[in-house]
Amino acid sequence: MKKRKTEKLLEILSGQPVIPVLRIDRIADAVPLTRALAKGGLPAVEITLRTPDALDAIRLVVDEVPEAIVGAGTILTGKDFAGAAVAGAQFIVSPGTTQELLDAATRSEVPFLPGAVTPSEVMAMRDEGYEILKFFPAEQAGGAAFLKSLASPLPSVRFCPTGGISPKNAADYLSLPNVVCIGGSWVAPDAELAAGNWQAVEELAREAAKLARR
Ligand SMILES: O=C(O)C(=O)C[C@H](O)[C@H](O)COP(=O)(O)O
Repeated sequence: MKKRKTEKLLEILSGQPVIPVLRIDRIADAVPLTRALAKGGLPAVEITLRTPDALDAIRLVVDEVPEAIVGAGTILTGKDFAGAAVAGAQFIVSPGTTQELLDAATRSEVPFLPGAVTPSEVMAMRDEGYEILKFFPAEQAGGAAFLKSLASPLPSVRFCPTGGISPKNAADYLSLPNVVCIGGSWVAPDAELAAGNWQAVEELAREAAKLARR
């Protein structure tokens, strides 16, 4: 089953260069926001469990925005994992990894993108059968140069770096052979969300969707 889940995850993540990382404070924003992102060319999104309504937002988008591919992020516990899966998340992302999360992922049909940074963490995930990993916090942990160095000893592992990535440094990551896609919140700025400026979000998504991968 792990192989099938990995294939599914790869299909989602390789479908677009940038996965928007969303913090939804107002549930009413969930549908117009994800619609605007999909319209701009970024249907796959990560809705983070950082706000009280995040699970409801996931449920709502799954029901009302069929063109969206909804992931759940900031998953820290087995309970978070199970809740996100029940809400309908199509992939699940965690900033790091714990045994509890690995166990929850094994029990679930939903593909898991676990976080890892150091060579030892990456090797531990590889031993668990995970070869597509989140690399967070990307810029602070050493950036594209660090990630590039991991490719030589660990060529089978590919990453979705997030944290501190913007249009300024996106190309540094997307040009690496071991990067599947990047994640970032810049396509959904707080100010545009607060103003309900969905046209601006759509434009940011359109620009991000044009970023070239290697
Ligand atoms: O907590 C998680 O599970 C995350 O997903 C972390 C986020 O990916 C980054 O916080 C996004 O970073 P910025 O683009 O710099 O805002």
